Amino acid sequence: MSGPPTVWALIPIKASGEGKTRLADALSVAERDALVDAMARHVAGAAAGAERVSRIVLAGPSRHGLDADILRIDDPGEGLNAALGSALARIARMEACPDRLIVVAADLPRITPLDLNLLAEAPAHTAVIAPDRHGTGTNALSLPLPEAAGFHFCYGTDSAARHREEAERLGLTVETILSEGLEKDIDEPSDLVDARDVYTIEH
Ligand SMILES: Nc1nc2c(ncn2[C@@H]2O[C@H](COP(=O)(O)OP(=O)(O)OP(=O)(O)O)[C@@H](O)[C@H]2O)c(=O)[nH]1
Ligand SMILES: O=C(O)[C@H](O)COP(=O)(O)O
Repeated sequence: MSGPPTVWALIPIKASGEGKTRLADALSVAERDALVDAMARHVAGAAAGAERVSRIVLAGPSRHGLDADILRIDDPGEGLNAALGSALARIARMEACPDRLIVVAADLPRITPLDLNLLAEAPAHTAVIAPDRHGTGTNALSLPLPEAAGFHFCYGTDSAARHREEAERLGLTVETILSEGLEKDIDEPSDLVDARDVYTIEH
């Protein structure tokens, strides 16, 4: 018998200077960049602290100051769905391909290692969707491999429902996970209160 399933975390993140444009009315470009980097450090730190996650992979053009030993997969420059599709295809072809891939947004300042462990511990043949606070967007996805190697990412309007349909198309069981750490992404200025533990606004 082999050991427990191997699980990797894939964190998509836009290029430095390009993220969190919806916060432009509240934060300068430099402040947005500092926030993006602080949240990326927090999410990568939570993944590093999750005992069920054995490897962290970034999908995007910049490292955001994260450890040099984190694998980075480049971005074709055609948006989030294309970036994740290309990273998933690359990972699925690797000899060390994990049994499960958790795709987790880089803008979750309240995520904990426990959240990542729960996403990692999904039953076989099961996809897990972590919606945002509105119940419509997707903040994390846990996908079994190789069954979900051809998963088409559907970030955009109503992505939680669309990701459910896509997982069902692949014949997977679908579960939803709700937690404070997974729900609270930072999209709008009114969300910034949830980032206060990782980033201080000094004006
Ligand atoms: N690699 C990559 N990551 C992306 C891309 N678009 C979004 N992301 C990341 O996906 C996650 C969720 O995206 P959003 O919440 O829309 O964040 P954002 O694009 O920085 O915010 P806005 O500019 O306000 O839309 C964040 O971690 C983003 O950095 C993309 O085109 N390529
Ligand atoms: O599909 C989604 O969840 C969003 O379009 C991408 O994430 P956001 O809600 O953080 O922008």
